Amino acid sequence: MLTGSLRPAPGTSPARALTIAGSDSGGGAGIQADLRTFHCCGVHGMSALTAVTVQNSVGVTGFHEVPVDTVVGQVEAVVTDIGVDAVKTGMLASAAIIRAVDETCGRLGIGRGGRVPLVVDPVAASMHGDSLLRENALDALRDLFALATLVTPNLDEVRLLTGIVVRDRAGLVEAAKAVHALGAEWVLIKAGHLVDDPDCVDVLHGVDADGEPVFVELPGPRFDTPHTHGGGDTLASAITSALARGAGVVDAVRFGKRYVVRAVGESYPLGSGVGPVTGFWRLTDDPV
Ligand SMILES: Nc1ncnc2c1ncn2[C@@H]1O[C@H](COP(=O)(O)OP(=O)(O)O)[C@@H](O)[C@H]1O
Ligand SMILES: Cc1ncc(COP(=O)(O)O)c(N)n1
Repeated sequence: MLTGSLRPAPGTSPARALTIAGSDSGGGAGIQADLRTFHCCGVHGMSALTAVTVQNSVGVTGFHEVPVDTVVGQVEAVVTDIGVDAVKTGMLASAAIIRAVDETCGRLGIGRGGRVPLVVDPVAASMHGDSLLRENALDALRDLFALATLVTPNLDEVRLLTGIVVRDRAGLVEAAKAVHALGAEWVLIKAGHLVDDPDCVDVLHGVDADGEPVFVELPGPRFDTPHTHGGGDTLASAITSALARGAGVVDAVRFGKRYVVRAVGESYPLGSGVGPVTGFWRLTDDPV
């Protein structure tokens, strides 16, 4: 469990989390969702921008990659001065950026074998189906899993990474095993796209200290709303926040699921397409 107040005591430094991800100009997903979630979870958020997308509520019409040196420079700048307690990756855009992030994180003690947990959200496309990853980048993304404390694919990403088409809950377990075999310590298969399942049961899979396989089902209600933009980013960022605050993976994922259920439950319409999930429910009505 996460214990204690989520709000750091005045004057004390909060836990620190870094997102390595793309910008969503519409503000629903990407780095904007990550920083918002870190803040709402009482964590100081930092960002290494990988790409600028041209995006709104109806789709992504293009993106521009940040030069590899600048991506690496951002990570090094914050880690060597401010320090970091957990790292999350989102849209990494190209094989060159993925390989550079892999090398940089490994060198700085981020990810498996290091001090700092690494959550890899293997973003390949937006929910509108627009690509956010160059075509030849899948091998690099799979290779990055070896460094990941946790990977969090949705069902489209499961199909891209493993070829498995998930149709039911049994398929989620099969997918979890197949993605785990790619090398991550833990895998969370997100069931948002399993629209016939009324309960949205995500499945977490890893191996315990005795080498025994662990499967944890994370049920949540399925809300009847189209407005789920940024749901995956928000879930992974909430998990990263909990890890930054010292939680173990299973507790961090349980926290993230509770957080995203509230965030989807109170999502709102925006523009003429798909609206975002939100952390507004964390706000109080205290007068300023
Ligand atoms: N309509 C919904 N109601 C409740 N939870 C949802 C809904 N859609 C997605 N979720 C949850 O939001 C999180 C993100 O899931 P998903 O939509 O599969 O990922 P992504 O945003 O990466 O495509 C998961 O925990 C999933 O179960
Ligand atoms: C920059 C960026 N990163 C991630 C997503 C995925 O979010 P979603 O699946 O809700 O479209 C996105 N649309 N844009």
